[in-house]
Amino acid sequence: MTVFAPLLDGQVDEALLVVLQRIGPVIVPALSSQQISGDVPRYILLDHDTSLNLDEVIQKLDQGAEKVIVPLAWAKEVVGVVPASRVLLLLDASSVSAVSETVRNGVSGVLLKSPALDADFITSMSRFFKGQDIHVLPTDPGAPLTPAKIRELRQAGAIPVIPASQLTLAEGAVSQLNVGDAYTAPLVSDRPDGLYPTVVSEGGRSLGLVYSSIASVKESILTGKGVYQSRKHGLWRKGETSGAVQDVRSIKVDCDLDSLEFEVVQHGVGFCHLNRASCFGHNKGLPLLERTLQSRLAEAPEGSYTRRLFNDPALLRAKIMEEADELCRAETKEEVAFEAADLIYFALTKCTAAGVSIADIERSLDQKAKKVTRRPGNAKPQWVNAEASSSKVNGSAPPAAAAPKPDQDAPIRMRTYTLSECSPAERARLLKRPVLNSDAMIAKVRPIVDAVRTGGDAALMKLVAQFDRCTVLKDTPILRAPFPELSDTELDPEVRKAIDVAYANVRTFHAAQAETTALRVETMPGVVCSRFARPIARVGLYVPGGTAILPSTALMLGVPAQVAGCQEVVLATPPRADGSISPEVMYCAKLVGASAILRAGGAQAVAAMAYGTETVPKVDKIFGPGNQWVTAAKMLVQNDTDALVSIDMPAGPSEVLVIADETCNPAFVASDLLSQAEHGVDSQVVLVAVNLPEHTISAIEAEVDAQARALPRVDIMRESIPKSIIVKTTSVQEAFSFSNDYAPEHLILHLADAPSTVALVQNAGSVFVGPYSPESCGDYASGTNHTLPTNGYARQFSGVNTQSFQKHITSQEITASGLKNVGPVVATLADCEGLGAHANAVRIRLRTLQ
Ligand SMILES: NC(=O)c1ccc[n+]([C@@H]2O[C@H](COP(=O)([O-])OP(=O)(O)OC[C@H]3O[C@@H](n4cnc5c(N)ncnc54)[C@H](O)[C@@H]3O)[C@@H](O)[C@H]2O)c1
Ligand SMILES: N[C@H](CO)Cc1c[nH]c[nH+]1
Repeated sequence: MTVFAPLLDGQVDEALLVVLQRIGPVIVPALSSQQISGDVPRYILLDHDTSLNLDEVIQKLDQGAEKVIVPLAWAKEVVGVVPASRVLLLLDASSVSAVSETVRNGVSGVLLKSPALDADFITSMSRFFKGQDIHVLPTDPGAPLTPAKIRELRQAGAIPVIPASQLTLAEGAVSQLNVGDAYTAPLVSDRPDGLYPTVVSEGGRSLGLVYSSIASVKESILTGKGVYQSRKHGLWRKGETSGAVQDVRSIKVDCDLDSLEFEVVQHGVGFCHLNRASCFGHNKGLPLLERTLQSRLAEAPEGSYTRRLFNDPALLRAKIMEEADELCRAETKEEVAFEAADLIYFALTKCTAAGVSIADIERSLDQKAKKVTRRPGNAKPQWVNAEASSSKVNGSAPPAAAAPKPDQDAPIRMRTYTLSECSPAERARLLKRPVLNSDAMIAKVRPIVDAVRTGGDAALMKLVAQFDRCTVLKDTPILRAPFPELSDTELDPEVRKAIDVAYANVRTFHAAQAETTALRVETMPGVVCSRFARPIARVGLYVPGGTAILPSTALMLGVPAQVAGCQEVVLATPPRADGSISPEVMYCAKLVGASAILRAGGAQAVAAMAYGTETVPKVDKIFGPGNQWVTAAKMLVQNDTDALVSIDMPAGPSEVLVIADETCNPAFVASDLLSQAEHGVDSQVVLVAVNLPEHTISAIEAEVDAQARALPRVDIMRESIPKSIIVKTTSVQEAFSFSNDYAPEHLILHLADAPSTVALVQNAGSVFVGPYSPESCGDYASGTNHTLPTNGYARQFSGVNTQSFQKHITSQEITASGLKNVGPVVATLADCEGLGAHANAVRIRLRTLQ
């Protein structure tokens, strides 16, 4: 709070005005033409002769005045319209008795004009205006305020109002009061050395604790520089030797007038003698980010990401829009914090580039907080429409083009990082996928899974109507084999032929994987151990059908099930609105010998296959990729022992990592990246550049942009590509180390001697070697499986293969002589574990062989 409130009566000398603004709030008559800076706290005084109307009063508050001081005659008009916290009542001492309770409760204090300023009078006023601010303006021209009177008024609980005409900066003036003397008059020290503890802060954050003396406070008020009192060295002009000077923005006293707060702008290395911003440790959070951005603006190397952001307003704009959109979509506390941090980073980059500091932003916030007139707060039409299209109606699945459209003109561009410049935390972030937190997804799918588990077919069909948008299914979503033949009008003969070739290649590769003979090993003479494979009897194959129909996935799951010899093969896929499924998927289902087709998608399909319903057969293992709803449901049901079901792996949004050196063809590289980026907005593609010259990176970026724009799913790529990254490395080893940590679903090697580098691969779902092995071939027809672990699970999971549809059983056959060999070992170990029955089962036989 302030010691006294200066009243700007008449035109105030510029030097005095600057000083008064430091110790404000200042009281400005409504009709004054005095210019004061926008962020200085000010009260507007409406005297009896003021001709403003109520709208103009409100306008003054909207423009940033802290309070208006209104005469009693005005009070009826203002009270109830303007918040009480923004109104002071202007009163002559003689009219106190005319103040009604309504008026008293509708203001936050009073400014009393009175010739009599004794403590008893103030005390009686304090009782009447209990808990409110009492300002007093002496009106006896013959008795101007003195330091002693100021002290007395403050001790009585009132804030003196001193006309500027009675104040001066000069020392020893007779007819005027020195500002420093007036300010320091009521200070009381509770310390033996007579000093005042002083908190120094910047932007609301403490920089340190120091001490002030009357002399240092007076000098600070006068010069506007940080001046304190060192307990060892006397008057301490902060920064005098180090250069780390301070501009004082405001000086305040605490409620009992024995300590001070200086709000400063700190220059140089910081406040602390250890060259830190604060004596309480290094900056964190926003101040740290601000400092980092300011130093990057000054010296970020050309080509660094931050430099790119500063130099490329279109990229920065796109990032701000993207992060704002992601924040809007975030749901859990963690997601909201994560996305808000990203948005603030890019927003602050924009501010830094424009020379705007956090303090400027805070000033603007404070200014806005002072507005009395509230705007309706409606969004601009273009955002209202975007919001409507992205919100879910009654929890149903969002329409395909859910997101607000990213800027069509913005370049379609990945983010670039130089691995050697990344901190361990940044590197760890680069390894993460842009998928939702799995706990949050599991919490979302649980009610869907529970509904199907307990509600069977009826619940399932309701969910199909809600989330798969097919409302015509009546009794069951199941179609049983044999499935109808498809005419050439239903299935394009070219497509049929292509499916046949793909089927043959995939079958050849997967048949070769089938384990048909048992493994047999004699570990000791007469002790034969073996292992043989058996098909898993009942399997569920999830074939995605959200943003694209994937008959190829029906082949990739159905062929190994077929060659493994599974008996019940349930193929689930989201139905079309008329309840049918695509003829291409139907044809694949026929080829692979599926026994049933479940016309359902998402979590509800997974739940139906895991638990079974009246008509959906329960399966023992669920296979297949899918979006986050499918993947989360698979993870949920495999943990439920009641379901007794396992899953192949978490196979979520598609991804590819391309390692390229200068021998690469930029157009090929870009095409490979885009081939996975088109799967979904949550797909991520990564280019790991090995010593790629800038012009090659630019050529790849240009190809990504140009090829994407010419492709039909450009809208998806506009969202997935900005979530994707280019990681610059300086060696093949560094590139593979990153790739192995990332554990991509697909790994493509555009390297000089690509085949020799396969030896460096530790983690990947499937590898594509050399410039003529596009990933698309593995997706459709070369023979390998395309259902592969994503999200880093290639560290511990294999892609789907024939053995995924088999389980292994071990057996042993021991002859009498074999038991003589191994039996004593077994009995000894059983004794050691105290399991007598185990030992007995051996010894009882050995005795018969003696
Ligand atoms: N890893 C692999 O091997 C592999 C292979 C092929 C495809 N994929 C991936 O599979 C995914 C396929 O996703 P998709 O969306 O196209 O098809 P999908 O069939 O996996 O999902 C569509 C279904 O999700 C459900 N759903 C969507 N939004 C919902 C919501 N808000 N609430 C409840 N349920 C909702 C609906 O039931 C909808 O029918 C893509 O991410 C693709 O990259 C991965
Ligand atoms: N690339 C996907 C695996 O992530 C599979 C696929 C299906 N169709 C085209 N591609």
